[in-house]
Order: sequence, then C-alpha cells, then structure tokens
Amino acid sequence: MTAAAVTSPDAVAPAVTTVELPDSPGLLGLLPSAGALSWVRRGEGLVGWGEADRLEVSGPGALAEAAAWWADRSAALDVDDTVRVPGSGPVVFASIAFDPAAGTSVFVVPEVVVGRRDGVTWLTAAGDADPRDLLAGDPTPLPPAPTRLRYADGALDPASWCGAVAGAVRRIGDGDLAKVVLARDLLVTADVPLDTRRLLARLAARFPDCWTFAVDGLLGATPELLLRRTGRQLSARVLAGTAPRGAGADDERLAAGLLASAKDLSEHRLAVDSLVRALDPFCTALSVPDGPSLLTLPNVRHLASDVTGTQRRSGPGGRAGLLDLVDAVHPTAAVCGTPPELANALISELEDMDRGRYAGPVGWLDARGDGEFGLALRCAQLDEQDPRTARLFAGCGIVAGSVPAAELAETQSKFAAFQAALES
Ligand SMILES: C=C(O[C@H]1C=CC=C(C(=O)O)[C@@H]1O)C(=O)O
Repeated sequence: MTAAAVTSPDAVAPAVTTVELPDSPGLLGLLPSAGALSWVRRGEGLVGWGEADRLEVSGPGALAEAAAWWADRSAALDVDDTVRVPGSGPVVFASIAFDPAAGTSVFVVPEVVVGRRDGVTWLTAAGDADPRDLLAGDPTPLPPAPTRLRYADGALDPASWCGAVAGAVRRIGDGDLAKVVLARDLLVTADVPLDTRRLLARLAARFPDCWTFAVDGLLGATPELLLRRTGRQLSARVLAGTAPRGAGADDERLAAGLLASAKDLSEHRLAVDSLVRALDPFCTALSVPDGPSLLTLPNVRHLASDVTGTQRRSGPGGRAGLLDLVDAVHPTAAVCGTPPELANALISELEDMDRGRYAGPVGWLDARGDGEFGLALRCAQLDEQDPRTARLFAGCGIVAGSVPAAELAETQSKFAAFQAALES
C-alpha cells in the first residue's frame, strides 16, 4: 500500500508567535468542547485547540512521510519565540496507528497552544492575532454528567477472549514465540453526549502520574512513556508486568508478589530488551536499570524501568529525528510481543479487532525536534458520529504460564481507569 496523505497546505499560517504568560491557568481548564489536544502530567505539558494544519497518513513509510511534512511545514513558518524551551514555538500533536502501515495516523498543528514547563507558562498562536486575545476560554457550559452508562462487548466476549489467550499460551508453549500482547475492546453508550473536557479533567485528577492525552477523539491517561527527546537526551518509561491493587496488608502482599513474580519479570524483561535493541544503534550511551521498580496507580501496579540515553550526533540514516526514533522503537514488546513479526501476526489472528490508534505512539513534537511520545493506553476512542458512545481498550502481555481468567481480570482493572472518568 502506498502512503496516502490528506493535507490542507493553504491553511498553514505564515506567522507563529510564542509569548510568556504572567499567570498560570490550569491547562486542561482552557480546552474548548471540540477539537481538544492534550499532553499533560502533574499540571505541566501542552494543550492545544483549533487546526492550522493537519496530516492523515498511512502505508509503508508513513512516519518518514510525516517527518518530512513537519520539517517542511515548520521550516516555512515565520517564528517569533521568546520562550525557547521544548514545546514552545510551532508544535504538532500526533496520534500514530498501532500499525502505521495499515492504520491511519493523525498529525494536528493547533491554532493555539498553551504550555507549561518548570513553572513557566507560554502561549503559542498561529496567525496574526495577538496571542493574549486567544485565552477567552470556551463559553459552552459543560453538559450534565452521564447518569446511565450501557456497556457491550466489543469484538470478542470475555469467554472468547479467554479462548484467544489460551490459544496464545499454547503457541508460546510450542516455542513459536516468547510473548504476545492481546487486547480487547468494550463499547460504552451514555445517556448524554460525552464531554472531552470533563473526561480529561477526571483522568488527570485520578492519575496525576500519567500523561493525560487527547488527539482527534482518542483520549486517555497513559502511564507509559515510549520516548522523550530533549536535545540529544532520550528517555523512556517501559512498563510490563501488572498486579491488581488490594486493601491494606493485601496490597503490600500483591506488590511484593509482583516484584518476585518470574512470569511478570520475564514479561517485563522482554519489553525492556525490545526498546534497548531498537534504540542502541542511535545512542552513544544507554542506561538501563538492573531490575524494575514498582509504579503504583489507583487501579493497578506495574513493573517499570526508566531507560535513558544520549543520541549519536550521526547514526543510521544520518541524524535521526524523533519520529524516526519512534518508528524504530515501535512496537515494543510492551504492546506487541517477541519476536515482533510473529506477535503481530498472532495479534491479527486472535484479537479479531482493529486496534486503530490504541497502543500506538501519542504525543507532540516541536520544530527543534524535541518532543514526547507515550503509548496510547488506558484510553477510549470517542465516536465521531454518535457523541454518546466510545470504544475502550485494554490489553495484557501473555507469556508462558499466563492464566486466561487472570488476564481477563487484568483487562477489567485497566478498563477501570477510563470507566472511573466516565462514571464519577
Ligand atoms: C497493553 C496494555 O498495557 C501494557 C503496559 C503495561 C503493562 C502491561 C502488562 O502488564 O501486560 C502491558 O504490557 C494496556 O494497558 O492496554
């Protein structure tokens, strides 16, 4: 399949201005009801709205095409940026398909971006308007919260999904592969339209340690950082291996059990190894912890490894940009498996659904090449046609020894992240 792009070249604004803001409005509170763009953690990050430019792309070479598009577009802008930190000046938000060759990846350049980093807040505006005039906020009142939510099975009912997990465990036992990540979807219909602003605010309040993201109707709070690039410094937070939360002493027992679980440790190791293998050729140095630590969230606990590296001045294909690096590392074994080709084929065979942009890279990129991409997990795709409905996703790493009922329970704990935002 060849790459297909839908662009609106005439919409590119010639001027982009960034100014520092004297006060610190809550970022998510600035978002309008439609077209919200977000990448926020602990009150810092970026929000955006309006559309100065857009690229939709799929096919082999999709990310290389997107990188060339952003390089062209950002180079053509007349930029006045007095803040000059990662995320100031021109920015593009991106949500990349799990399989960029088959699915559609979306890149949106907002008309307005408000960012905060280390306590400094700025506003970037495309066009000639005075940036300060663009902060009026959305006068549309929040609609009432849903009072009724109806859930329905997605592609597979729970019993069929457990059958798929059992099938994967058999294939792993046959020696075909070491790990595969299997996901399922859940459909929700509310009695009123779902409001992005309310959902993002609730996700951010409940999951301050996660990145609350929204791009083109895909929103969630992800705990996993695929890759951050600041100058030549690279960092990632690899997650794989999960335990449920318990109460009191039971919670401590579950945490200790996760750190000692051979099954979860091997699942985690495969995810770390896949990132390191892909990143190593691009780096002069990579630092990988000896073993994982625990990341504790309200709904689950994960094994986590923070990996850091320094990018080579020149490497494979010259000086790689962030999208080249994302292309090289995705999909890691946190969302696909080992070896990736066999795992990908098994995912297509067993899941019976199109992942779309779930488990794909999501984040932002600026004109200097700095940016952050997480993996789109603990998320839902809002339905464009019917704003009362959404599709939630959750997946689990399957290795030798995985028990289908326990994996099903793990997906339920992961769904609970978005369900809490819908239900509270
Ligand atoms: C694929 C998902 O989680 C991944 C990230 C953290 C832990 C995982 C696990 O323990 O299976 C998964 O690899 C998901 O949340 O949908």
